[in-house]
Amino acid sequence: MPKFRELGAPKCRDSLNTTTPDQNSLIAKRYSIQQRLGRGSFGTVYLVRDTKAAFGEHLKVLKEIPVGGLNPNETVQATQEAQLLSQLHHPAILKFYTSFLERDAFCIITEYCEDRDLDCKLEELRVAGQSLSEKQVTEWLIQLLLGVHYMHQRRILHRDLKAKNIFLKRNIVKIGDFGVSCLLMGSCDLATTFTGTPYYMSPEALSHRGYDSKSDIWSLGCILYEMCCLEHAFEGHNFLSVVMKIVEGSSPCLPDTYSRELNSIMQSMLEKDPLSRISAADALRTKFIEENMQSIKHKFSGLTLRDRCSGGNTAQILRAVRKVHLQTLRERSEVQKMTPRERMRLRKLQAADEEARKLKLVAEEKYQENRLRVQEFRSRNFQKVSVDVLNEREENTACQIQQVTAQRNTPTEHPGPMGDQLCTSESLGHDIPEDPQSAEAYYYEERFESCSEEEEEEEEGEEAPEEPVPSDTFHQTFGQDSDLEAMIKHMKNVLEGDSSGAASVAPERSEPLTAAQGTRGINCTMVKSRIQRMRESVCQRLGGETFQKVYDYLKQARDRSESEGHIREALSRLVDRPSDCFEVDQLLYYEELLQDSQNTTCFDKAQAGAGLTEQSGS
Ligand SMILES: Nc1ncnc2c1ncn2[C@@H]1O[C@H](COP(=O)(O)OP(=O)(O)OP(=O)(O)O)[C@@H](O)[C@H]1O
Repeated sequence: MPKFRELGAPKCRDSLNTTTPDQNSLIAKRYSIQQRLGRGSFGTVYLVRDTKAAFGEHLKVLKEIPVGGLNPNETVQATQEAQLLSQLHHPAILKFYTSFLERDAFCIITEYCEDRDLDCKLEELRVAGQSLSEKQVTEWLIQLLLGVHYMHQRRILHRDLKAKNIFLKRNIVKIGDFGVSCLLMGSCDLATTFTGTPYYMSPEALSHRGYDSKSDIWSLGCILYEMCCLEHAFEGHNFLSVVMKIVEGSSPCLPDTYSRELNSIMQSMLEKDPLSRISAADALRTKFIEENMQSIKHKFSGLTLRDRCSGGNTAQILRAVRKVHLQTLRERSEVQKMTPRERMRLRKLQAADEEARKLKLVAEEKYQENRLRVQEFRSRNFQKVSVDVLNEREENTACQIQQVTAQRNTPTEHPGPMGDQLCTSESLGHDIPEDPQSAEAYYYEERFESCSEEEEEEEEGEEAPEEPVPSDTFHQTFGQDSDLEAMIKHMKNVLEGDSSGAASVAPERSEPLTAAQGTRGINCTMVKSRIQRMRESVCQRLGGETFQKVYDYLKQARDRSESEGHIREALSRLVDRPSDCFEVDQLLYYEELLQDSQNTTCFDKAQAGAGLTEQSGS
């Protein structure tokens, strides 16, 4: 049952922008639910509109996770860890904005990826009888490696990497839920056990020999295979046969349509022994990946240039349309009511506006010219020139334009829209905080609270409430780097051997995130709710009665250690497709593990109690 009410489910961006929710229905005083995106093993996922977001970031995703009896300590720790996650920024990592507790649910707000997840994409290809080119696979693999490398450097493990957790946004892949499983489960061991999807789980995780960064790499190897072959790297009729294949079977090879080099990378990711398995850092240093990274970097540089140009045009058109609209309003209603003196003042104002408009065009042309020059310069000299130097040039260029503008505006004593815009954008570019939340708050202060009276009047004059007209060009250019630019920076750092990931803005952690989490007790509520959800989902699929029959049979069969062949035969008498019982098998496995972990916890508690008694006695 969804706890949050949808405010309607408009499908397109335009209609979402016109939604004006009642303040009381806002979640955490800022999010309005637009649409339910789906339901995962932890909770329900909604598309929300953030009423306080910066331009272009209105659509976000809210994951609502029922926490039941989460105790206050666990809640505080989960919130603190979520705070850490929100400080991480990488174009290949789904942006984790914030988290909060609302109506007995732990809510996580993340970036929205309109192109859905990789699992959906691969399914579409499968159905259409198509496949991904090696170029595309390699491009996504590089992005994934960069994202995983960034998180591993900060000692954060994913623990549940799978095609469903990888999202697509304008052909950039974004890994979702990094660090989230641990955050929710309270215990990292438990997180691995209960969140890992068997198809992607490493041999060491399945045989309870621990989970480390190499286990994430195994999952990435499985995803690489899936991108090429559109099927799981390790398939089986039931849960246990998949487990056996992963632990004991040989790793698969890519078909001949893919290069030996790509296959070789995949083989090194699917090494059974984690010690022999390649790390993300080493994979990024292989010749094959380095060469591909170079060419992707050049392609991306070209793309950012084109985006800028088209973005600039759109912004100019939007601003021009808005001006015309305002002028019409003034002419229609206000002018008629004015005294001659006021009319004269208006004429002067219009002349000043006209002047400002001309100046604005000149400045924008100049600005674009400079941007193009900088970009050309950048792509020609990428190897030699550091991004910092280029940024300095950009800032200087902007400063020059700003100075020219200020000078030209002074005589009219009417700064006009151009001056304002450049000032605002300029300051946005300089001091924008790196933490997205602070950045958002900052952006708002800059854009709205610094609004001049004149601008406010203009807003009032408009008929319908409107989103503030964006200064796209400037926001994109001086504001936070676009995904492509950020990706270029990360590639550049890796290629230049900057192992610290200098493009990163988040602190590197000396202590693993998992260390803090390890001290927490097991969040049994969360585990139980995960099991309950799984039970509901299988029940729905098989039907209640069949589910119960399959469940009872499998429980007894596992106790009697019946052979897989025998189990399959028995299952085929109960259901049309025995593979549909895969999750029942997994459910039984989870229930057993939960029982074991609860026994262990009770045992540990009893021992701790005994220890205390002994100590106090001695
Ligand atoms: N940031 C996002 N942008 C777009 N769609 C999303 C986003 N996050 C989740 N979704 C969609 O919402 C649905 C549920 O996602 P969720 O991650 O909760 O579950 P899942 O990945 O299907 O399963 P699990 O919880 O086991 O990982 C999926 O269809 C997913 O594609």
